[in-house]
Formats: sequence, C-alpha cells, structure tokens
Amino acid sequence: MQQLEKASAKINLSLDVLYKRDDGFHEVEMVMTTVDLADRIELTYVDRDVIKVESENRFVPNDERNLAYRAAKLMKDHYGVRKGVRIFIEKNIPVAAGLAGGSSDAAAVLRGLNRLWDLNRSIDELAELGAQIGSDVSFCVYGGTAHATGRGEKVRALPAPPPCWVVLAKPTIGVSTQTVYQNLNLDKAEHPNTEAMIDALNRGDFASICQNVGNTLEGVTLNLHEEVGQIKEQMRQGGADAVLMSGSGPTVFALVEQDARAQRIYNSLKGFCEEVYIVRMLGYRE
Ligand SMILES: C[C@](O)(CO)[C@H](O)COP(=O)(O)OP(=O)(O)OC[C@H]1O[C@@H](n2ccc(N)nc2=O)[C@H](O)[C@@H]1O
Ligand SMILES: Nc1ncnc2c1ncn2[C@@H]1O[C@H](COP(=O)(O)OP(=O)(O)OP(=O)(O)O)[C@@H](O)[C@H]1O
Repeated sequence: MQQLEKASAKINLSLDVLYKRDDGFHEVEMVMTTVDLADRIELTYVDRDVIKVESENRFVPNDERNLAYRAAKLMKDHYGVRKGVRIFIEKNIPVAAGLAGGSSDAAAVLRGLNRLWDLNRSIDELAELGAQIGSDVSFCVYGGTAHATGRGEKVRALPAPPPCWVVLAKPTIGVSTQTVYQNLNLDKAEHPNTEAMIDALNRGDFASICQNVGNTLEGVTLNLHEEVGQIKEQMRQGGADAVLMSGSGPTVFALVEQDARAQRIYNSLKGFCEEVYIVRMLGYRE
C-alpha cells in the first residue's frame, strides 16, 4: 500500500515580529502562500512497528532529526498506532532556505499517514497536532494563502494573490532560523503593514501587494550575509515588481507580472546563484 503526497514550499509575503514571549518564541504575524516548488513524499505501508526515512539528499537527515520522521512518530504516539511506514523524500525544495521545506515534508506525512493508517482525522486536527513539530507546520498542513499568528501556528485562510511569476534565488549559504531570531533587535527592527497586505489580498490588488511586502527578519540576515542584498539588487535591476527575503532566509523572491521580465531576472541570477527557480504561486488550498 502506498500514498503519495506533494509537499509545497512557502514564501512569506509579509512577516512581522511583535515581541519575544516568555517561552522563548516570538509572537509573529505573517502572510504566507504556497508556491509550485515541491518535495514528493512517498509513504509505503510496513506491517511492523517501524518508521524508516530515506532521501537521496545529503543535507537531509535520515533519522529522528528529520521532521518527517517526527511527524510519523507523533501520529503513532498520539493515536496509539502499531503499524509502520517507510518514508521516501524526493527533495526538490532547497534545504535551510526559509522555504519551510522540512515543515512541509512533516505536514505531508501527517496528511498522508492519516490516509495510509485509516485514521480519518480532520485537517484542522492535523494542523493543530503539527504545531508540536514546528511553527510553520500548521500552515503547511493547509497550504494556500493564510494569515498566521501566535508563533505561526494560528492559521486563517486568505484569498489567493492575483497570478504572477515568482523567481526564487538561494545563495549557497544555509541559515538557521534560531540564529536569526536570536540576532533580532526589536528596538531597531522594521515592521511591515500586515493589515494593508491583507486588505490588498482581499481586493486582489497586485500593485498594493507589491507595495506592502515586508519582513522584520530581513535586516538580520542581510547583516549576516551580503549575498542576500546582492540578489535583491539584481532582482530590482531586472525590473521585479516586488523583492523580499522569505522567512529567516536566505532565499530571496521576486514577484513579477510580465513573462519577459521574470525570464530576464531568472537568467541574470543563474550565473550568480546555484539554486534559482521560476514558479507560480499556488494561491488556494489544493
Ligand atoms: C521564520 C519562519 O519560517 C517564518 O515562516 C518561522 O517563523 C519559523 O518556523 P520554523 O522553522 O517552523 O520554526 P521552529 O522550528 O518552530 O523554531 C525554530 C527556532 O526559531 C525560533 N522561533 C521560531 C518561531 C517563532 N515564532 N519564534 C521564534 O523565536 C526559536 O528560537 C526556535 O527554536
Ligand atoms: N525533511 C527535511 N527536509 C529538510 N531539512 C530537514 C528535514 N528534516 C530536518 N531537517 C533539518 O532542518 C534544517 C532546516 O531545514 P528546512 O529546509 O526545513 O529549513 P527552512 O526552509 O529554513 O525552514 P523554515 O522556513 O520553516 O524556517 C536542515 O538543516 C536539516 O538538517
């Protein structure tokens, strides 16, 4: 018995950090959307009480450190399941990139095992459970476009952005989310206007979406890695409608309405970055 799941990457159209909480996490307010760059997760039923994780990507751990493993373990423990699974991850999303690759794999495992193990749980229940794995997992369970609050786990659906191209470019460095949050100085940080972003989405106003992209964590990663600023500049020069770092970075994305411009930006970055993609937003929950 097999179950295939698509695990899509996300970008943060806006990311505001409000304050540091007593539990060490930061209270955030984000607008996120999934894009058409995805890992492929293959779940195979095993008639023994085991979880095995395999991937051909050398940056992805094959043991209990893998978020996909942790998702399967959580499902087993939470629902008292005595069945097993072999998880194969075809990794297409860059690792440690700010695109929620690991979180999306975990979310895909929650959705897939719900079917493979006949658990019949609701998507809301899976999203709530996913928060125990990581702050981005709840959003990834749903996908689409959403407003996420709390530490990221409170998710409310929003309308899809109008169609456009998204050029993603990741410099060769990886960035630890924890390090970026630790280096954030909230007294000096910039804050996006989340309300204006939500309003722009509700009106389907592409120009206003572009005007209101913003990420409080961007300044931190820009200071740590000058490549991020260089990519932003190159995208701007290529005529992008909006340019922003996603999550804690280091991936930068450009929103571009015109086909020719998107292609030009993609081509110009190809020589500069190893990992460049030209994709569409998925927009709605699949
Ligand atoms: C940067 C984002 O990706 C934006 O979408 C998320 O805020 C991070 O989500 P994530 O990778 O799922 O993060 P987690 O695995 O939950 O946390 C990693 C580390 O980031 C920091 N962290 C994360 C989320 C949050 N709201 N406040 C934090 O301070 C904590 O130090 C935590 O130990
Ligand atoms: N399934 C997985 N795929 C990728 N990395 C994983 C996975 N499971 C665990 N990891 C570990 O998590 C680290 C962060 O990887 P990931 O690709 O999820 O980061 P990210 O895209 O920055 O996430 P986010 O945007 O949620 O902060 C990696 O360095 C890797 O060691």
